[in-house]
Amino acid sequence: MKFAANLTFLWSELPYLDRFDAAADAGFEAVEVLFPYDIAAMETQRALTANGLQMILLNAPPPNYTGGPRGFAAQPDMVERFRRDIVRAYRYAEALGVSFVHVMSGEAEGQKAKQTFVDNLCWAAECAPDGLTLTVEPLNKTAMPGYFMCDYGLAAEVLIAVDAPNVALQYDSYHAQMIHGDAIAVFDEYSPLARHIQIGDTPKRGVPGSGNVDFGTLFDRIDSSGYDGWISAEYHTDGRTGDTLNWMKRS
Ligand SMILES: O=C(O)[C@@H](O)C(=O)CO
Ligand SMILES: [Mg+2]
Repeated sequence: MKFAANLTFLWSELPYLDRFDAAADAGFEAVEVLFPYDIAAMETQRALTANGLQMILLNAPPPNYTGGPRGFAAQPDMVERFRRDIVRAYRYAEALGVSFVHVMSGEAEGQKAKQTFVDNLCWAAECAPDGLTLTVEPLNKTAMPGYFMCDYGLAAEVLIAVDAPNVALQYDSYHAQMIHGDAIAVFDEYSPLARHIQIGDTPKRGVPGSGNVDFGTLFDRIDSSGYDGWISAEYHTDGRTGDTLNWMKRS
Protein backbone atom coordinates (compact mmCIF):
# COMPACT_ATOMS: atom_id res chain seq x y z
CA MET A 1 0.00 0.00 0.00
CA LYS A 2 1.18 3.53 -0.83
CA PHE A 3 0.63 6.11 1.90
CA ALA A 4 0.54 9.87 1.38
CA ALA A 5 0.37 12.76 3.85
CA ASN A 6 -2.38 15.36 3.76
CA LEU A 7 -0.46 18.49 4.76
CA THR A 8 -3.58 20.49 5.60
CA PHE A 9 -3.97 18.12 8.57
CA LEU A 10 -0.55 16.49 9.20
CA TRP A 11 2.19 18.76 10.52
CA SER A 12 -0.29 21.60 10.83
CA GLU A 13 1.83 22.55 13.89
CA LEU A 14 4.49 23.75 11.40
CA PRO A 15 4.48 26.66 8.93
CA TYR A 16 3.09 25.57 5.56
CA LEU A 17 6.36 25.18 3.64
CA ASP A 18 8.10 23.33 6.51
CA ARG A 19 5.46 20.60 6.39
CA PHE A 20 6.93 19.32 3.11
CA ASP A 21 10.36 18.82 4.74
CA ALA A 22 8.74 17.01 7.68
CA ALA A 23 6.72 14.70 5.43
CA ALA A 24 9.80 13.76 3.39
CA ASP A 25 11.85 13.21 6.57
CA ALA A 26 9.13 10.82 7.79
CA GLY A 27 9.46 8.80 4.58
CA PHE A 28 6.46 10.01 2.58
CA GLU A 29 6.87 10.31 -1.18
CA ALA A 30 3.53 11.97 -1.87
CA VAL A 31 1.47 14.71 -0.25
CA GLU A 32 -1.80 16.56 -0.75
CA VAL A 33 -3.01 20.00 0.29
CA LEU A 34 -6.70 20.86 0.34
CA PHE A 35 -6.39 24.57 -0.48
CA PRO A 36 -2.90 25.66 -1.55
CA TYR A 37 -4.19 28.80 -3.23
CA ASP A 38 -3.02 31.37 -0.68
CA ILE A 39 0.55 30.89 -1.79
CA ALA A 40 2.02 31.06 -5.31
CA ALA A 41 2.10 27.63 -6.94
CA MET A 42 5.81 28.14 -7.58
CA GLU A 43 6.54 28.24 -3.82
CA THR A 44 4.74 24.96 -3.30
CA GLN A 45 6.47 23.48 -6.33
CA ARG A 46 9.86 24.45 -4.91
CA ALA A 47 9.07 22.69 -1.62
CA LEU A 48 7.98 19.59 -3.53
CA THR A 49 11.08 19.52 -5.71
CA ALA A 50 13.47 20.17 -2.83
CA ASN A 51 12.05 17.14 -1.03
CA GLY A 52 11.50 14.82 -3.99
CA LEU A 53 7.77 14.82 -3.25
CA GLN A 54 4.82 14.33 -5.56
CA MET A 55 1.65 16.40 -5.04
CA ILE A 56 -1.40 14.21 -5.63
CA LEU A 57 -4.51 16.20 -4.77
CA LEU A 58 -6.01 19.60 -4.16
CA ASN A 59 -9.59 20.79 -3.72
CA ALA A 60 -11.67 23.05 -5.94
CA PRO A 61 -12.95 25.66 -6.16
CA PRO A 62 -10.24 27.61 -4.42
CA PRO A 63 -11.33 29.66 -1.43
CA ASN A 64 -8.84 29.40 1.41
CA TYR A 65 -9.56 26.66 3.95
CA THR A 66 -10.65 28.87 6.81
CA GLY A 67 -13.66 31.03 6.28
CA GLY A 68 -14.43 30.44 2.61
CA PRO A 69 -17.42 28.45 1.41
CA ARG A 70 -16.68 24.75 0.81
CA GLY A 71 -17.36 24.92 -2.89
CA PHE A 72 -20.48 25.64 -4.88
CA ALA A 73 -20.62 22.97 -7.59
CA ALA A 74 -24.18 22.03 -6.56
CA GLN A 75 -25.48 25.59 -6.26
CA PRO A 76 -27.71 26.48 -9.23
CA ASP A 77 -27.03 30.23 -9.04
CA MET A 78 -23.23 29.84 -8.90
CA VAL A 79 -22.50 28.14 -12.21
CA GLU A 80 -20.59 31.07 -13.66
CA ARG A 81 -18.40 31.35 -10.55
CA PHE A 82 -17.85 27.60 -10.54
CA ARG A 83 -16.58 27.65 -14.11
CA ARG A 84 -14.31 30.61 -13.48
CA ASP A 85 -12.79 29.10 -10.36
CA ILE A 86 -12.33 25.61 -11.73
CA VAL A 87 -10.15 27.09 -14.44
CA ARG A 88 -7.97 28.63 -11.72
CA ALA A 89 -7.86 25.28 -9.90
CA TYR A 90 -6.71 23.62 -13.14
CA ARG A 91 -3.89 26.14 -13.48
CA TYR A 92 -2.68 25.17 -9.97
CA ALA A 93 -3.19 21.49 -10.69
CA GLU A 94 -1.10 21.69 -13.85
CA ALA A 95 1.62 23.79 -12.20
CA LEU A 96 1.91 21.27 -9.37
CA GLY A 97 1.41 18.14 -11.48
CA VAL A 98 -1.45 16.83 -9.33
CA SER A 99 -3.46 13.76 -10.36
CA PHE A 100 -6.72 14.55 -8.52
CA VAL A 101 -8.92 17.59 -7.97
CA HIS A 102 -11.69 17.11 -5.40
CA VAL A 103 -14.70 19.12 -6.63
CA MET A 104 -16.64 20.42 -3.63
CA SER A 105 -20.42 20.66 -3.87
CA GLY A 106 -21.04 23.37 -1.28
CA GLU A 107 -24.24 23.64 0.73
CA ALA A 108 -27.41 22.80 -1.18
CA GLU A 109 -30.26 20.29 -1.32
CA GLY A 110 -32.78 18.80 -3.69
CA GLN A 111 -33.08 17.68 -7.28
CA LYS A 112 -32.00 20.96 -8.83
CA ALA A 113 -28.80 20.93 -6.80
CA LYS A 114 -28.08 17.38 -7.90
CA GLN A 115 -28.60 18.26 -11.56
CA THR A 116 -26.37 21.32 -11.18
CA PHE A 117 -23.62 19.19 -9.61
CA VAL A 118 -23.90 16.65 -12.43
CA ASP A 119 -23.87 19.36 -15.14
CA ASN A 120 -20.92 21.17 -13.57
CA LEU A 121 -18.96 17.93 -13.27
CA CYS A 122 -19.69 17.05 -16.92
CA TRP A 123 -18.47 20.48 -18.01
CA ALA A 124 -15.39 20.32 -15.77
CA ALA A 125 -14.56 16.78 -16.94
CA GLU A 126 -14.61 17.88 -20.56
CA CYS A 127 -12.19 20.75 -20.06
CA ALA A 128 -9.92 19.02 -17.50
CA PRO A 129 -6.23 18.77 -18.38
CA ASP A 130 -5.07 15.37 -19.64
CA GLY A 131 -4.22 12.96 -16.85
CA LEU A 132 -6.29 14.76 -14.21
CA THR A 133 -9.14 12.95 -12.43
CA LEU A 134 -11.94 14.87 -10.69
CA THR A 135 -13.23 13.35 -7.47
CA VAL A 136 -16.48 13.47 -5.53
CA GLU A 137 -16.17 13.00 -1.75
CA PRO A 138 -19.14 12.54 0.61
CA LEU A 139 -18.60 14.61 3.78
CA ASN A 140 -20.57 13.93 6.96
CA LYS A 141 -23.16 16.44 8.13
CA THR A 142 -21.86 16.64 11.69
CA ALA A 143 -18.63 18.14 10.36
CA MET A 144 -20.27 19.93 7.41
CA PRO A 145 -23.88 20.89 8.18
CA GLY A 146 -25.90 21.57 5.03
CA TYR A 147 -23.24 20.20 2.67
CA PHE A 148 -24.84 18.67 -0.42
CA MET A 149 -22.53 15.71 -1.11
CA CYS A 150 -23.15 13.88 2.16
CA ASP A 151 -23.86 10.24 1.27
CA TYR A 152 -22.08 7.48 -0.68
CA GLY A 153 -25.30 6.38 -2.41
CA LEU A 154 -25.77 9.93 -3.65
CA ALA A 155 -22.15 10.02 -4.85
CA ALA A 156 -22.73 6.81 -6.82
CA GLU A 157 -25.87 8.29 -8.44
CA VAL A 158 -23.97 11.44 -9.42
CA LEU A 159 -21.04 9.44 -10.85
CA ILE A 160 -23.38 7.24 -12.87
CA ALA A 161 -25.16 10.33 -14.25
CA VAL A 162 -21.86 12.04 -15.11
CA ASP A 163 -20.47 8.87 -16.68
CA ALA A 164 -17.03 10.31 -17.48
CA PRO A 165 -13.78 8.33 -17.32
CA ASN A 166 -12.03 11.17 -15.48
CA VAL A 167 -14.56 11.56 -12.64
CA ALA A 168 -14.42 9.13 -9.70
CA LEU A 169 -15.16 8.58 -6.02
CA GLN A 170 -12.88 9.76 -3.20
CA TYR A 171 -13.37 7.38 -0.26
CA ASP A 172 -12.58 8.66 3.25
CA SER A 173 -12.83 6.20 6.18
CA TYR A 174 -13.66 8.97 8.66
CA HIS A 175 -16.61 10.30 6.67
CA ALA A 176 -17.77 6.81 5.61
CA GLN A 177 -17.98 5.67 9.25
CA MET A 178 -19.64 8.90 10.39
CA ILE A 179 -22.25 8.85 7.61
CA HIS A 180 -23.11 5.17 7.35
CA GLY A 181 -21.79 3.69 10.63
CA ASP A 182 -19.50 1.14 8.95
CA ALA A 183 -16.48 2.33 6.96
CA ILE A 184 -15.66 -1.22 5.84
CA ALA A 185 -19.13 -1.98 4.46
CA VAL A 186 -18.99 1.34 2.59
CA PHE A 187 -15.58 0.42 1.17
CA ASP A 188 -16.85 -3.01 0.09
CA GLU A 189 -19.86 -1.52 -1.68
CA TYR A 190 -18.35 1.54 -3.31
CA SER A 191 -14.64 0.81 -3.82
CA PRO A 192 -15.16 -0.11 -7.51
CA LEU A 193 -15.94 3.59 -8.02
CA ALA A 194 -13.00 4.88 -5.93
CA ARG A 195 -9.74 6.18 -7.31
CA HIS A 196 -8.50 8.02 -4.24
CA ILE A 197 -8.58 7.06 -0.54
CA GLN A 198 -8.16 9.13 2.61
CA ILE A 199 -8.06 7.77 6.16
CA GLY A 200 -8.91 9.05 9.61
CA ASP A 201 -10.67 7.53 12.62
CA THR A 202 -14.00 8.39 14.24
CA PRO A 203 -15.54 10.14 16.05
CA LYS A 204 -12.84 12.78 16.48
CA ARG A 205 -11.03 12.32 13.21
CA GLY A 206 -7.98 11.07 15.07
CA VAL A 207 -5.05 8.89 14.06
CA PRO A 208 -5.98 5.41 12.74
CA GLY A 209 -6.43 3.14 15.76
CA SER A 210 -7.68 5.88 18.09
CA GLY A 211 -11.40 5.29 17.51
CA ASN A 212 -14.09 3.11 15.98
CA VAL A 213 -12.82 2.20 12.52
CA ASP A 214 -11.29 -1.30 12.30
CA PHE A 215 -8.17 -0.38 10.32
CA GLY A 216 -6.72 -3.91 10.37
CA THR A 217 -9.75 -5.11 8.42
CA LEU A 218 -9.96 -1.98 6.27
CA PHE A 219 -6.33 -2.31 5.15
CA ASP A 220 -6.90 -6.02 4.39
CA ARG A 221 -9.91 -5.10 2.25
CA ILE A 222 -8.05 -2.35 0.43
CA ASP A 223 -5.20 -4.78 -0.22
CA SER A 224 -7.41 -7.57 -1.52
CA SER A 225 -9.57 -5.19 -3.60
CA GLY A 226 -6.69 -4.61 -6.00
CA TYR A 227 -6.73 -0.85 -5.27
CA ASP A 228 -3.29 0.43 -6.23
CA GLY A 229 -3.72 4.18 -5.69
CA TRP A 230 -2.67 6.44 -2.83
CA ILE A 231 -4.02 6.19 0.72
CA SER A 232 -3.69 9.60 2.23
CA ALA A 233 -3.50 10.23 5.99
CA GLU A 234 -6.02 12.98 6.79
CA TYR A 235 -6.48 13.23 10.55
CA HIS A 236 -5.93 15.62 13.46
CA THR A 237 -2.69 15.15 15.36
CA ASP A 238 -2.83 17.41 18.45
CA GLY A 239 0.41 19.04 17.35
CA ARG A 240 2.69 16.00 17.47
CA THR A 241 2.40 14.51 14.02
CA GLY A 242 5.72 12.65 14.18
CA ASP A 243 4.38 10.59 17.13
CA THR A 244 1.26 9.46 15.27
CA LEU A 245 2.71 7.42 12.41
CA ASN A 246 2.95 3.93 13.93
CA TRP A 247 -0.19 2.80 12.14
CA MET A 248 1.90 2.78 8.94
CA LYS A 249 4.12 0.03 10.36
CA ARG A 250 1.22 -2.04 11.66
CA SER A 251 -0.61 -2.05 8.32
O1 LIG B 1 -12.36 14.83 4.29
C1 LIG B 1 -12.28 16.03 4.18
O2 LIG B 1 -12.80 16.79 4.99
C2 LIG B 1 -11.44 16.57 3.04
O3 LIG B 1 -11.00 15.53 2.24
C3 LIG B 1 -11.99 17.69 2.30
O4 LIG B 1 -11.78 17.76 1.12
C4 LIG B 1 -12.73 18.78 3.01
O5 LIG B 1 -12.53 19.98 2.42
MG1 LIG C 1 -11.31 13.54 3.12
